[in-house]
Amino acid sequence: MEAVQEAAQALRILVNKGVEMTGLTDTQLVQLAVAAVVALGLVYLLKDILSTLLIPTIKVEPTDAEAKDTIVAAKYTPGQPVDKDVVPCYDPSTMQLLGHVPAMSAAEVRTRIAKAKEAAKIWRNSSFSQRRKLLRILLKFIMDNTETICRVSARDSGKPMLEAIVGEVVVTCEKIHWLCKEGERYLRPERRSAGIMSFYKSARVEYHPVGVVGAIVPFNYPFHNVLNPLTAALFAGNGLVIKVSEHASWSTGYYGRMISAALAAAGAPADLVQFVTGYGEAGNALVTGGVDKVIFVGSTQVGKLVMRAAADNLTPVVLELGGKDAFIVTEDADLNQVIQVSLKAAYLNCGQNCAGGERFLVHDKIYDKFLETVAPLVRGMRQGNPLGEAEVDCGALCMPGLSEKVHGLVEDAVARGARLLAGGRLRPAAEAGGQFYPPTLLADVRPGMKIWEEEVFGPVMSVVRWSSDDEVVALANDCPFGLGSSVFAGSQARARAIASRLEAGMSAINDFGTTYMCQSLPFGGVKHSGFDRFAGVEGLRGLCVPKSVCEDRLPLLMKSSIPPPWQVPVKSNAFAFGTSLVAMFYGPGLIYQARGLAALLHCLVFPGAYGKKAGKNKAA
Ligand SMILES: NC(=O)c1ccc[n+]([C@@H]2O[C@H](COP(=O)([O-])OP(=O)(O)OC[C@H]3O[C@@H](n4cnc5c(N)ncnc54)[C@H](O)[C@@H]3O)[C@@H](O)[C@H]2O)c1
Repeated sequence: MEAVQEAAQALRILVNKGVEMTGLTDTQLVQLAVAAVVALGLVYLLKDILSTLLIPTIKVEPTDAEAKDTIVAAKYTPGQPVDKDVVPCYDPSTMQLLGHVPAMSAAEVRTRIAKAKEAAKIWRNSSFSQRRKLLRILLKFIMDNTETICRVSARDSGKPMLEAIVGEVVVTCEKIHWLCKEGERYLRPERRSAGIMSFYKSARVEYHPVGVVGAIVPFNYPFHNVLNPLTAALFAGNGLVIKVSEHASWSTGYYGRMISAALAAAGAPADLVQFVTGYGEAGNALVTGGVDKVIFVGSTQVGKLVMRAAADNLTPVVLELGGKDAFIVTEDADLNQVIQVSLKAAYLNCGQNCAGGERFLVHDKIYDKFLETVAPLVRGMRQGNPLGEAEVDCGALCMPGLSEKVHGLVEDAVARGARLLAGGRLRPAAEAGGQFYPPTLLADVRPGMKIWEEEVFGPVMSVVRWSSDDEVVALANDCPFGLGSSVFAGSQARARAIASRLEAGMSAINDFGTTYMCQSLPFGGVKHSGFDRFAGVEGLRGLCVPKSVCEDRLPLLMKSSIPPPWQVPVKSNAFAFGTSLVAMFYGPGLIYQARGLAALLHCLVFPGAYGKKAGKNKAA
């Protein structure tokens, strides 16, 4: 109230001053101010409209399979023999064959790297405004073609359209928005303190593009997994060679055409982004083929191979690997919120999320209630072809054989005492019409079961009972992985306290996955979830060589010169001069520093008082 009164008083004084200075009445003055605000608003609006209209529009004609919900195509059975030089592409929720992409040889991969290198030499000199232009062209295309982008992803990976918009489009737009708004700020040279002895210097870090980034990505989000490294790598001034998964390569047709058109419209070199399709050999060729940095997103097992292969050329690697995230619920958490969020954490994208909830640690006091509420919802989830007639809550698994792997983990857990409350039934793809594994709910999961240790990467919610905060922290940390985590509690402080003790790269308090929506935050894990960070400020700067630069602050007044006692031939007071400097600059407190200054002066005034006279170099 007081603040409002003070503000009103200040406004009154301002108006009176204005009346005094302009000779206008106070009503006229207020009208003038309102008119100025409206005019400014209009200018801002016009500028915004104009700049939006000036973003070049790109057109990419989709094929029938890209544009239509229903297509007629032959069925494919995984493992069916195909030419060894191609990767078969099929829709995992209908098993319809979509076509083939080349399984590239190492020589082809190297040719693509070489092309990207040439293009990157040009792009590294591009301005930030040109890079923003490229991102805005992509953003505009995404806005105008959201449905096709989602349909292509749904067809390639089996996810429902809602999950495509959330997991593919929203996060990509958030990233582009962040890069356009804040990216430049973090890539501009950054001033650093020069230290004590170099007080006359100015110091800074410059962020130079690494050159060509080699990204290897998995199948779970075919659009975002490409756009995520692409937007950051190109914004940092690099070229990109991206190896997509053999289980989701078909969409590179549409997304690749979009990227080529955007590069052309932004005036960027056509070869700046290169796709690599194929199997592990092609991925290995990318790691060993001379790229300047490798971003590997995939399983822990393959991550280790990548790191070994990168060691030969000392190519730096970022490893974004598997996860087994803890989703902790305390007895006083808001169950209304938690239940729906937990369903998304477990079943979004049919559970194929590196940072999905895998272990649901629920407090003893609400354990039964949690299960009673969640079980009927899980049983009621509709699964099927996302582009079919009916609404679905859960799509297909993208990778052949994943249903069998998930089922093996479920069976092992049940054999060791877990209770199966929903799902858990394996149906071969031929019988189910697609690679479906039902949303599954397991209660009483405990250490010792395979599902406790191994990443599921499928639609299984494993629920675990606990009764003290220390116990839940120990349970959560009893895991080889450490990617994300979520803690739900009635008190934010308690949730924060638990989260701070978790061995994980990311923690969401009373939420799930929100750290990823904050694109300024780094993404990555600890332990077998990998190391280094992708995304956020750290990830963006990680795509650059941080170059330290130091120069004279006032070159005409002061520059580095070797002090006389240290000049060749060194003088007998050289060492004493050094010790006095050390004391003067770094002495812990004024007594030491004053002593250092006195010693320095003595050294300079009475150089002959120190040791033997500097003689000629005997060897000379
Ligand atoms: N931490 C993250 O950011 C993140 C994100 C998504 C998925 N993942 C993880 O990815 C895994 C699922 O994806 P996946 O099964 O496709 O992973 P994967 O490790 O089998 O394959 C990932 C990519 O690596 C390539 N590859 C295979 N062998 C290779 C080799 N020897 N050298 C180089 N590249 C090679 C594949 O062709 C594919 O493109 C899960 O473990 C999941 O947690 C992690």
